[in-house]
Order: sequence, then structure tokens, then C-alpha cells
Amino acid sequence: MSKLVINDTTLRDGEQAAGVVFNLQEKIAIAQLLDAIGVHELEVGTPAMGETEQQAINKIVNLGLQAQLLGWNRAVISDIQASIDCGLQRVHISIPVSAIQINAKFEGKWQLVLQKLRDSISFALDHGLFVSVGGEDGSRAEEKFLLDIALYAQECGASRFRFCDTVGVLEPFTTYTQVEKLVKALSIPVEMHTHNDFGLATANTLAGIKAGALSVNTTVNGLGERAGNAALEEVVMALKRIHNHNLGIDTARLWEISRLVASASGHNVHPWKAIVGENSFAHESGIHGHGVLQNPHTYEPFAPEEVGGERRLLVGKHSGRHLLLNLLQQHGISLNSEATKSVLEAVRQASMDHKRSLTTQEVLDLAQAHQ
Ligand SMILES: CC(=O)SCCNC(=O)CCNC(=O)[C@H](O)C(C)(C)COP(=O)(O)OP(=O)(O)OC[C@H]1O[C@@H](n2cnc3c(N)ncnc32)[C@H](O)[C@@H]1OP(=O)(O)O
Ligand SMILES: O=C(O)CCC(=O)C(=O)O
Repeated sequence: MSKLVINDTTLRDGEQAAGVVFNLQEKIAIAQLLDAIGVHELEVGTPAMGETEQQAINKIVNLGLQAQLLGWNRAVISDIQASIDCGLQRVHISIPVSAIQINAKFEGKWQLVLQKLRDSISFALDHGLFVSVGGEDGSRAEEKFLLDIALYAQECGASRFRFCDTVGVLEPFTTYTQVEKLVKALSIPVEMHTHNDFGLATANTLAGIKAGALSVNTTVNGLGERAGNAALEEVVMALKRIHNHNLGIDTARLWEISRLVASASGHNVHPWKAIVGENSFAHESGIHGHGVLQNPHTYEPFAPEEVGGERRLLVGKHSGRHLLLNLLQQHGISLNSEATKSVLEAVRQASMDHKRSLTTQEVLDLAQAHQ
């Protein structure tokens, strides 16, 4: 697994999320931070979208980042010319490979698909570009056609093939089987591109890696088309903590980049979002709180600092005396066991009345009333 590449597409598929628009400053800030934390490659946008997009991509190209930069293109020569005009040296060329897509987009003309792919790869290679090819809707494609087109892309000179679960219909076992076949058939690396329509984008990406994929697309906070993509923070932390595979990414800045992208996208991170949600390291229930006070590892897979997050100990409906007394002790208040019981009851009632945890001040007020 040593050569695994994270190719983050927050600036391309992430921004395709309905209603999301990054301005120039936000694009630059996101690219710089992704680069600063050590992400290897960035898919920076779609140059074919026009002049404004091209200028933004050109600005990112001129930042002098360490990360490799890639532009997304259809199998259309003018798209690739637009990528060249942005100063990009890497292009991704996408071509639909499922019957449903080829019928809808190219009136079922399979030969036309091959011709467009060959012509666009050849144009890109003639301009000295690194070429990645994506089989759009690969997970729903006829198996033989997917393999044939991947081999054709390789034969035409592509340096990587992207396996796309475009509408997120795979689960990890099928992903493993499909990707393993591609990996065995190709000599160029396979890249994973997964969507989260069934909540399986990260799991499917990990399954693809296990099957031999050497590159993976991610987006910060899982932002992307419909239910989004495999989240950068989930893939990086699952690899690091579950598979013991450290990609050298500065994970202590994952909350920072999550907040940056959330703010730029105009959507807060959901509290229960894995790794970066504000509840990822929050504990309110008595048994968990007691355990965490003894040793955080009882109810945390890793310390919040490892991802730049913070532990929150809350007092509310499900809390027990250990969490309550811990909070009161921090404010110099001690209670006897009778008073503790009364305050806990009052906390439960207040928490039910408000339908939330209590603020520190609310807990202190209840404790003072029962002292
Ligand atoms: C699964 C994905 O995420 S795919 C990536 C989606 N990303 C985007 O759409 C990026 C933003 N897109 C855009 O700005 C525009 O769609 C553009 C500039 C790319 C094209 O705009 P338009 O020329 O107005 O075409 P429009 O978007 O309506 O239709 C898409 C056209 O591309 C064609 N097309 C779609 N995919 C491909 C492909 N991989 N290769 C070649 N042609 C393709 C369609 O058949 C259609 O062709 P037609 O105009 O001859 O009918
Ligand atoms: O790169 C491609 O080929 C398509 C990528 C994509 O966004 C998708 O399949 O959802």
C-alpha cells in the first residue's frame, strides 16, 4: 500500500454539490490548506466551464504548490485545450462506460465513445500531458466493456484509470471484486471514485484500496454530487487508525480544513459527521462519561487532538454523578451524596424540558439551588 495517492476533488466534485459555489479566495485557501496538510494531488476544477473558472485554476497553478494538480475534462478536445490554457500539466478525461449513460449521451454509439477517447488522449499526449482516464458509471457498466475500455485507455497511453461508482450503488464486497479484476487486468494504477448515495462511499473506497487501487478521490466533509463523495477525513483516518497506514498527512489539521470548506460551502458540518462533527468526541451519558473520565480510550477510537478536534463532556438527561461532580469540581463546588442525587434529578428534568444538554451555567444554578 506504500504508493497510495490521495487525489482530492473538493474543488471539482465537491463544488458540484447542488447549491455550492466557492469564490476565488476560497478556492485558493482550500487548495493551499490541502497542500499544506500533505494531500498529494488536487483535482482543481473543470476548465471547460469558461474563463472565470480557467482564471481561478490558473491562479492555483501559479501558487507553486507541492501537490500535483489535475483538471477534469470530457473526452472533448476543446476541454483539454482549456486545461492546457490554464497551465495544467495533468488532465483527467472522463468517458461514460455504462449502457444507460452511452445511450443517453451518445445515442448508444459505442464506437463513438472509443473514438472520442482515443482522439482526446492522443491530443493530450501530443501536448505532453499526464493523462488519467475515468470510466464514468463504471460500477453499472457491463463488465467486459469496462475492462475493454480501461485496457484501451491504457493502450492509448493513459497513465491511470479511474473506477467510478458514479451513483453510489456498490457495497464493499462487490467493489472489491470489481476493482480486483481491473487491477489484475491493467498495468497502470486504478483510482477509486465513490459516491455516498447509500452511505458507503468511504467503505467502498477502502474496499477498492484492499483490492489494489493505488489512488483515491476524496472530498473534505464528503461534499459532492447528491449525497457526496468519500470524505477525506474518513479515508485518511480509517487508513491510519484501522489499517495502520499513515499517508503522511497532517491529520491534526483535519478539523481546520473541514471548517474552512464548510464555511466556503455555506453549510455547517453535521454534528454527527464522522471525524470532524462536533459530537465526534462529545460524551453526555453517565456510563460513557465515567469511562472517559477514567480513560478516554474507553469510548474514543483515538484522541480528538489527533484530528485537531476537542473532547466535550456534557451534562444532560443521560448523565450520571461522575460527569456532574466533575463539572462542579471544576467550579469549586462539592455536593454530598443526597444533594448530588437531587441535582441529578433536577438536571434530568431540565434537560427533558429543554430537549438538550444543559449549559454549564444552568448546571451551576441547579447545584447552588440544592446546596
Ligand atoms: C459524474 C460527474 O460528475 S461528470 C462531471 C460533471 N461536471 C460538470 O458538469 C461540470 C460543469 N459543467 C459545465 O459547465 C457544462 O456542463 C460544460 C461546460 C462541461 C458543457 O456545457 P454545455 O456545452 O452547455 O453542455 P451540457 O452540459 O448541457 O451537456 C453536456 C454535453 O457534453 C456531452 N458529454 C457528457 N459527458 C461527456 C464526456 N465524458 N465526453 C464527451 N462529451 C460528453 C453530452 O453528451 C452533451 O453533449 P451535447 O452538448 O452535444 O448534447
Ligand atoms: O471522472 C470521471 O470519469 C467521473 C467522475 C465522477 O464525478 C463520477 O463518476 O461521479
